Amino acid sequence: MEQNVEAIVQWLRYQINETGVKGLLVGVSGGLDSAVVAALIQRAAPDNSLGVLMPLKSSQESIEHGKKVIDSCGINHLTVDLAETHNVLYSSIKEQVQERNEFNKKNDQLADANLRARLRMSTLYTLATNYNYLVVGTDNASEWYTGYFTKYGDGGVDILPIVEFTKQEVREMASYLEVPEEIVHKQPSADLWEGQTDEDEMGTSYDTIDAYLRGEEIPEQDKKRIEQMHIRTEHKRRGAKQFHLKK
Ligand SMILES: Nc1ncnc2c1ncn2[C@@H]1O[C@H](COP(=O)(O)OP(=O)(O)OC[C@H]2O[C@@H]([n+]3cccc(C(=O)O)c3)[C@H](O)[C@@H]2O)[C@@H](O)[C@H]1O
Ligand SMILES: Nc1ncnc2c1ncn2[C@@H]1O[C@H](COP(=O)(O)OP(=O)(O)OP(=O)(O)O)[C@@H](O)[C@H]1O
Ligand SMILES: [Mg+2]
Repeated sequence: MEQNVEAIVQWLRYQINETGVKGLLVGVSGGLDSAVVAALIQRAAPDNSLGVLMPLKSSQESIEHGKKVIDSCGINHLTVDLAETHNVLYSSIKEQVQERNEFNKKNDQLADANLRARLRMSTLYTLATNYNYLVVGTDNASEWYTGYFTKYGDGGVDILPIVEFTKQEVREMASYLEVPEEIVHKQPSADLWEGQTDEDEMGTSYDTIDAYLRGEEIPEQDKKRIEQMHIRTEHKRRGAKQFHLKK
């Protein structure tokens, strides 16, 4: 793990130099992936890195874990509470579609959740502009392959330092980086609604996705599910489709 960590830290420094920015920032949720990325950017740019806590009706546990991540890696940080902003914006959008009798109740929770992720992205880019920093993403190989992220939400970032590493490898990196134990071992969650866990929503486990990515045999049903998620989310890993007539 030491070699991987060193290679990522060097790569992050290279990104700063190559792009001419001053530093790096990341949203810190209290989960594993952002804990690792926060520790990595703090190593790469100790005086020019920022962890951003963005609670949005978050559980007490997530808030406490977010603070623990900040304390354990010693990264400079600030907090932007998005609960009220989210409520005002989502209610006003919802009211309009309800008045038109066009409200899609089936997708209500998903629309609400994706708006949370996109408000966080907007907050991070506002801070990135202010500080002249890059927005660092937290997607790992398992999330990237399955497209388990919000397009232009938590997927809307400048650089992806841990995208080649499976969830298991990120966990090992976390232990090496001395991320607090309870964060290393807790259930991954997007925290977008009460009780949400990644594995329930995806219908398979990270261990199974990781095994698939290593080229190992996995049950046929999981294989089908992973491949279906991969194909359906191809558009998220590409840029916007462009119309070309002139060339
Ligand atoms: N074929 C296609 N070509 C081009 N664009 C296409 C498209 N199909 C849909 N789209 C567009 O993409 C949109 C759907 O994608 P998207 O908005 O991402 O939404 P979607 O994939 O439906 O939902 C995001 C998923 O990621 C999960 N998530 C989000 C955030 C964080 C985390 C976490 O782990 O922390 C997990 C969340 O729980 C949910 O399951 C559509 O509304 C449409 O605009
Ligand atoms: N409350 C929050 N405050 C700041 N950033 C957040 C918050 N919630 C989500 N994010 C950002 O969105 C990213 C995606 O969330 P995701 O759940 O995939 O990662 P994680 O919470 O770091 O790890 P895990 O997958 O183990 O829960 C986070 O890594 C973080 O950058
Ligand atoms: Mg999480």
